[in-house]
Amino acid sequence: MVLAQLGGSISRAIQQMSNATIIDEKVLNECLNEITRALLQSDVQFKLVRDMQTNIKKIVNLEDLAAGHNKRKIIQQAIFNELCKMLDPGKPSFTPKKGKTSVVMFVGLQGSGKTTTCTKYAYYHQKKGWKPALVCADTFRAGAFDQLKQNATKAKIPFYGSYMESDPVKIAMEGVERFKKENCDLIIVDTSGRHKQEAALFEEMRQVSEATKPDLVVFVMDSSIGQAAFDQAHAFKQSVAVGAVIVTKMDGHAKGGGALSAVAATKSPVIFIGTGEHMDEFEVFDVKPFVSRLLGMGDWSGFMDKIHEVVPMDQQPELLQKLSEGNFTLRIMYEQFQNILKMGPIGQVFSMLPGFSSELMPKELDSSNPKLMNESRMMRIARGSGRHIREVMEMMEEYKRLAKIWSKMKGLKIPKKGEMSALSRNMNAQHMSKVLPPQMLKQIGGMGGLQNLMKQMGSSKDMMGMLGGGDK
Ligand SMILES: Nc1nc2c(ncn2[C@@H]2O[C@H](COP(=O)(O)OP(=O)(O)OP(=O)(O)O)[C@@H](O)[C@H]2O)c(=O)[nH]1
Repeated sequence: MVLAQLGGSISRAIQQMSNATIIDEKVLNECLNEITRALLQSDVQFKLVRDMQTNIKKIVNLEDLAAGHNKRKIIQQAIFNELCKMLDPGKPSFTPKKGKTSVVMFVGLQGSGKTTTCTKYAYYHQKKGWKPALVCADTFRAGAFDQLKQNATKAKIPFYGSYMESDPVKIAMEGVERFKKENCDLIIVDTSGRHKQEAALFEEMRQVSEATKPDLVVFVMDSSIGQAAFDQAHAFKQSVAVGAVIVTKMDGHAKGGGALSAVAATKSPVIFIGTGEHMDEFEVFDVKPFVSRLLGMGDWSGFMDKIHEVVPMDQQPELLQKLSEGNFTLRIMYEQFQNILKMGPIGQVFSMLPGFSSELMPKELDSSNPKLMNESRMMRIARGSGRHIREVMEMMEEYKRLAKIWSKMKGLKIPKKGEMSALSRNMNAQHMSKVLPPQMLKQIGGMGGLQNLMKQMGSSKDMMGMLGGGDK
């Protein structure tokens, strides 16, 4: 997710400022310009960025800061507060209550992920013991009802819709009435996706809202919408009483800054974010931990929540008891590894720890430039992994050795399954001789021995089987 890059850029700007011996107005301006650039590149609306910059300058009056105060901390806190302010409209959204009927209507642009999000929202509450139900009032897109029906059936959530009826208002009303009678406590109405320019569809959305009288209207927004986010969100807000925002596709390559702008446009908080296509890839959104993670300041409460989520509460005392008795078995190790895997993408988990931005891990892991691993990074890895810096350096040496070998293999065509002869043609003795350590090549019998060996490998059925099946 590119928002992580935004966090990385902001953290770097603060870090650079921290490196300066004296923090004067020039240094502060440079830092703020850097942050402004990063926010604009991430598609945050220009006016919001400009306001933020002015506010920080107002708060951080360098002359007023008494000597001895930690200026960096004050500036970092001001940036943190401003980002939080941008994402927090200051009033919480309506929160449905379990056991008491609430109608929640979903609106948004076409393809924003509305239908998927409706089911995720229902599923999330169902897991917590609610009785949700889904109503498909999208008569505009062919296949919308089928999609909702499929999702709802998979999650075992009751649904209502029609293949025949073309009036969304009628369907919405019937669905809501029916589920009220069935004592559902969360009735979710999915509406058709629309565009700011489509006046008729906006009118239809308004009518559905008037007829079903939702307790909450949720605006679903794709995180990749970019600079258009503010205007689009604003147009929705003018037609219906948007009370909350859900940002989808936060797992993708979206810049995500539009999400920040949408909050400002609707003056409504983000309540959840969608992080994948699956039903449970859905997270509650909290402003402070989010900004904290964005700035690499960590999120301890989120980290502890994850731990509680993956190690069931009832198993925790038992586990502690076993460990305190010195009873560390292979099964415990296996289960703990499984639990760690359940915590989700490792980058996401690490971003909850202070000093880690989720951008850092992929950058380091996916870079083929060993120079990126400078001394301070290696020191950090050594500290974090409880290893000696020497061991990290050895690992990097090993990485460089392997990278060199692989660079010699450049141009090697990887055969498809069932094309072993292509592999033997490509992976000729010349290539192999470059890869093998000289000692080993000598033992095999030099170039001649290697050619022989490769011929044997090529004709051996077992070897081909091992390598993915041979030509028939
Ligand atoms: N990666 C990812 N994909 C998502 C997420 N949420 C939804 N999608 C995908 O986005 C696509 C569009 O989602 P829909 O739910 O059909 O969108 P919609 O807004 O209901 O579409 P309309 O009915 O045309 O308005 C689907 O392929 C979803 O699987 C998410 O959080 N992450």
